Amino acid sequence: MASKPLKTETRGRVAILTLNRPEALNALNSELMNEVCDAVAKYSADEKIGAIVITGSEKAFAAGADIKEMQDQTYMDVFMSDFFARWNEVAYARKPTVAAVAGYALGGGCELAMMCDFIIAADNAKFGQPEITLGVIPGMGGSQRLTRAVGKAKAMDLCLTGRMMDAEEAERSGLVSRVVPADELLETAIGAAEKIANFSLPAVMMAKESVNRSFEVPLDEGLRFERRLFHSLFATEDQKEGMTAFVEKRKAGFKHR
Ligand SMILES: CC(C)=CC(=O)SCCNC(=O)CCNC(=O)[C@H](O)C(C)(C)COP(=O)(O)OP(=O)(O)OC[C@H]1O[C@@H](n2cnc3c(N)ncnc32)[C@H](O)[C@@H]1OP(=O)(O)O
Repeated sequence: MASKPLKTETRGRVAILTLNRPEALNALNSELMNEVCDAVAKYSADEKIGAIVITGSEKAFAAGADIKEMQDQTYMDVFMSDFFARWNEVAYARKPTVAAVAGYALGGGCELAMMCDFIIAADNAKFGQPEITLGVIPGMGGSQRLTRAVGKAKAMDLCLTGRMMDAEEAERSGLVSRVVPADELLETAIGAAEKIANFSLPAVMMAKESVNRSFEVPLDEGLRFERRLFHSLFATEDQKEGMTAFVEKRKAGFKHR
């Protein structure tokens, strides 16, 4: 029996989604990405889950969208199905998402990682947008999210030359938040996700929404948005608990409400 292209498990309040198409370096086909989107939606709606980790194998997070699936598609096929549109749902998850990237994160693989809230990279990670070598351009956000993450010069370089950048360059450029030895990657990512998941969930969700809003609105509007969310958190039990715990010099026990 063929193994499932996505493995899912939970550890405490963390859901771990592992891309599992080793024979194709986790190339993202429709079946796999539908499973990823379904799992993200399921865990986002699960009140027992506070954060989601998406990872791959040590050789490849994902070597891109599945070229063999795309090869014979026509303009009508991709336009009428709005190919890739659903895959963007990962970026709209309301719960925090962490990409744990080892090995290749190319094309759609890099784009999937960038849909997550932040990327922790193994020291063997390689990022790139090589679509230009296939006669196309990024289609899952590469030219947009990469540019916001690393700036025009680096994004142009990667999208136009198709070259890969290593983990050290990716960290220096602001694409990844930290680089760790490959054998510590998953535990580091799960540790970060556990830490987030144990904070007040409404506060975490609002922090995520507020940071994301900064990409979409002028500064004044973003500042007002942040302030209104901040005000609203004073209606939560967790704000009382968090501040009281600090004053009483004890650890806060958040109830996520
Ligand atoms: C078009 C848009 C919008 C998005 C995209 O993401 S396009 C894809 C972008 N990615 C790429 O162009 C990378 C393609 N892969 C490679 O260049 C190489 O596989 C590699 C450099 C990542 C690794 O090379 P290596 O020699 O170590 O491994 P391979 O023998 O080449 O690959 C093993 C196995 O995986 C299949 N594979 C790899 N990537 C893909 C992919 N993106 N789609 C489909 N299949 C992929 C590869 O064909 C091989 O399988 P077979 O031996 O059965 O052919």
